Amino acid sequence: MTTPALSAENLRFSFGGADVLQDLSAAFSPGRLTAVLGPNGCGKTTLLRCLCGLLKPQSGRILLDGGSPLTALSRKALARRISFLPQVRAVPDITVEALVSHGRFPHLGLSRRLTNDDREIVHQAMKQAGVLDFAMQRVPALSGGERQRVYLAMLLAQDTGVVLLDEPTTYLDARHKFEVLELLCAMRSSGKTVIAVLHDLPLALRYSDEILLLENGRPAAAGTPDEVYDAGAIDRVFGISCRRIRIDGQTEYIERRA
Ligand SMILES: Nc1ncnc2c1ncn2[C@@H]1O[C@H](COP(=O)(O)OP(=O)(O)OP(=O)(O)O)[C@@H](O)[C@H]1O
Repeated sequence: MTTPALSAENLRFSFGGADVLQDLSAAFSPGRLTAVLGPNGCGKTTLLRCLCGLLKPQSGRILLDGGSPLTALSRKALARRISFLPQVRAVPDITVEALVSHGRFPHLGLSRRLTNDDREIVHQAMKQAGVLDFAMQRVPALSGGERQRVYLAMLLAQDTGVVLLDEPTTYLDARHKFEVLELLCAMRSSGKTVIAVLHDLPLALRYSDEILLLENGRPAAAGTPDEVYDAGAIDRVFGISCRRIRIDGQTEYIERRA
């Protein structure tokens, strides 16, 4: 069995005494795209923030490569291993290229200067995320969707083995949603461990390798999209009627009111 790149063991997290995550265990393997799903307020963002070290669980532990606890790493060392795209982000008044370059900061030496290799990585990241055309524009001047892709480019430039994304398709139009999911698939195909909170169920079930379905801070189901769907967990947890269909030789999912 592959050693998970990231694993959570018996996590408990509470805000001011109210448990948000309860005895939560999960393992995330390299080369897999996991969608974290669940109703509003079930603890998805809190889990991601624990997984990247921004929040410290009251009990349980998080391990990298099945061995070193997250807490043993410095902030900079952690940023070389795990990147995180939060749901709410600052909008600094700098150019797109400058923002994407921030992704390289954890990798810079004492001089804090970008090398030619760093610049090439930044260029490739902007190309892959489709933001090269506005590289010299200032971030506040972009639309929500354009900005979203710029943050994805920054994540690509950070080039970590584990990539966490909180609702990366927010603000995106239909075509760009597909493109972002395809970008995440390309990241996992290159061996990265990609974990994304997604609210778009059809998109999540269609593109992910694994689903972690949360309910009230605990896993309600985990497995491949087929396994989670076949167990009826999606319908039960969301109170909807999700259907798997075949269109043009491809498995797709549609969500309907129960
Ligand atoms: N800083 C905070 N202080 C107190 N309670 C919080 C804080 N952040 C989140 N919570 C609570 O923790 C619970 C889980 O929140 P979280 O943001 O993890 O849920 P979520 O599943 O990501 O929700 P959504 O789908 O709406 O984004 C919610 O009840 C929320 O009100």
